[in-house]
Amino acid sequence: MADRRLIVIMGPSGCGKSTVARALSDALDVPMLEGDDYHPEKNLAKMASGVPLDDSDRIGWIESMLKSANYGNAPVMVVACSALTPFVQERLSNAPDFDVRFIHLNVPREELVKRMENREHFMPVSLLQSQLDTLSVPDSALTVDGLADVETITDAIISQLEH
Ligand SMILES: Nc1ncnc2c1ncn2[C@@H]1O[C@H](COP(=O)(O)OP(=O)(O)O)[C@@H](O)[C@H]1O
Ligand SMILES: O=C(O)[C@H](O)[C@@H](O)[C@H](O)[C@H](O)COP(=O)(O)O
Repeated sequence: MADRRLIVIMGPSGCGKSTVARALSDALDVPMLEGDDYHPEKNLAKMASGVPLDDSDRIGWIESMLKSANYGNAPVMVVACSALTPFVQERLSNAPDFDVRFIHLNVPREELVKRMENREHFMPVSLLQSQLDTLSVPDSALTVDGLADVETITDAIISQLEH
């Protein structure tokens, strides 16, 4: 088993990845990587224009995020990354040196719409359905109720990770 741990907070747009990853990294006092920061300009433009990414668009994004994860030596890191497809999940899981745990935030569609409508972000609400259609939750993922408040979600993740 690898000696470094990557905790990947996954799920569709608006499920709370960035918010929960930040809270978890604060609670654990470990670094956080924001997946959105690693998209090449062409991915951002594609999503902003209402066209979903495919796995060929995701390769460079994931590689660049993993490069950043590799750069530091933190034993534990939290990553906010949609990780919708088996391709992305496998790439993350196969990252040398890392033991990867997927945490899936489960939030109903109506709430996702509300959250997306109430934030400033490059991801248009029109792409939500494609996100939901594309999402494949790995069997190994820990699914938590993303409707709970952030502190409750964070506590639930920490207690499950300890098992
Ligand atoms: N547990 C929660 N309860 C209520 N609102 C939340 C919760 N988590 C996130 N939000 C809000 O929902 C919106 C989307 O959250 P965000 O973290 O950006 O999601 P994602 O990174 O998955 O797209 C933000 O406005 C955020 O403040
Ligand atoms: O929180 C979000 O709105 C999304 O997670 C977004 O920030 C993410 O970068 C894209 O979802 C990546 O594209 P895919 O999810 O299609 O891989």
